[in-house]
Amino acid sequence: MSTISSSTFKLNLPPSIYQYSALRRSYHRPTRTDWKTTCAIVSGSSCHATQFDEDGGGIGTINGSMAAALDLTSIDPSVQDALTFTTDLSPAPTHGCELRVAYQGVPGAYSEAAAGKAYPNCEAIPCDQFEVAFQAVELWVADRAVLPVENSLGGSIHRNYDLLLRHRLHIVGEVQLSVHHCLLALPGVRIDCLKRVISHPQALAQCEHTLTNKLGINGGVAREGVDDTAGAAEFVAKHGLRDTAVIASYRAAELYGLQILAEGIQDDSDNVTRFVMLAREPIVPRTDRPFKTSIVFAHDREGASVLFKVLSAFAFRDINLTKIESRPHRNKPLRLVDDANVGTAKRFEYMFYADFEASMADVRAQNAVSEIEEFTSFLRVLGSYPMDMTS
Ligand SMILES: O=C(O)C(=O)C[C@]1(C(=O)O)C=C[C@@H](O)C=C1
Repeated sequence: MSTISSSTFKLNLPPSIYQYSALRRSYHRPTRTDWKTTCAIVSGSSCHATQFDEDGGGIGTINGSMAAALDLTSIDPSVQDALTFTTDLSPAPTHGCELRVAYQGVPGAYSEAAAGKAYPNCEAIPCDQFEVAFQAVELWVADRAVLPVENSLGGSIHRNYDLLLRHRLHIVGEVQLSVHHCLLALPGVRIDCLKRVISHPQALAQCEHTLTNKLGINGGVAREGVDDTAGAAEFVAKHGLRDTAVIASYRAAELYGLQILAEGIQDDSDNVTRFVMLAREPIVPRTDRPFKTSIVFAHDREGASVLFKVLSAFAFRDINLTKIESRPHRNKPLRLVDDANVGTAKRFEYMFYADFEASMADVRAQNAVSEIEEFTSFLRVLGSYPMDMTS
């Protein structure tokens, strides 16, 4: 048995299930004859997870050598018994039911609703940061992560594009969720008593016009960004804040006992956020239903001609490009270019993210991607997945 990876990270999981527990899940690798096992030791909000190559059967209790590798001796002796015997022996889930889906936020967040729309019978696992949701999937604590990537009013959620590149998860699906915001406060609080409105920065941006012009909540009332909408509702309820309102969902009002001061306060009634679902393995692309493919690429030649060639690779094959977005290249931020007689110019380097409406099983998409690979310095297919066709 050899260790593949080992790391410790912070989780925000329901304490009743995970406080002082040890998860051991073994999976048969689809393309190989051996097994991979993840052991995750969770203590409070901290998780230590290790992945092993393991020969032999995949389901069982933590064995002696795993226990030694995980250094169970460093954990409080009073919980050691629980650690060794509280094992999750469930086999890898196959279809939508009982899939564990990690999302950023607490119950009542829109990301939780997106997880439920994508996988109706899933167990949604709250995480305090997007990065933790990625790690939960990488370390086999969750089977999928759900990630908001763009909103019809606020545009792209750039940080999440950067995370897609930094991690090696695959996009396996998308959902578009109508986001109807409510203004919430403790029961009895009036709009004219407010000193502060708190929410996720995207949610604040999606409601700014309505807050100021329709509800009369002007610049004298501070706006404060927090990690997620439902977390803001929980915070106000928990601390009994009577001068603070929250922008969050109807469900968050119910869960945290807040009253609804105003409903449908998003500046556009068709406010939609697009989420992508991430998994450790890509899905097998198909051609019997509409698929979308997401790619990211970079190039080290002059900008306009390369971009023109990329666009033509799709246009000549009649493939519809639904999105193209550039982000500064983190690892290679600048390129030095000799400008004749003048000196050396510094140009920003970019990564380009593009979505197109075709499956990687479609020969037109395969040819377009191979052509683009010829004149780009880097290209990765982030995923090829069924398009959300729901209204
Ligand atoms: O805070 C939440 O409830 C989220 O799910 C996050 C998020 C986002 O990141 O854009 C998702 C949907 C809405 O657009 C507002 C906030």
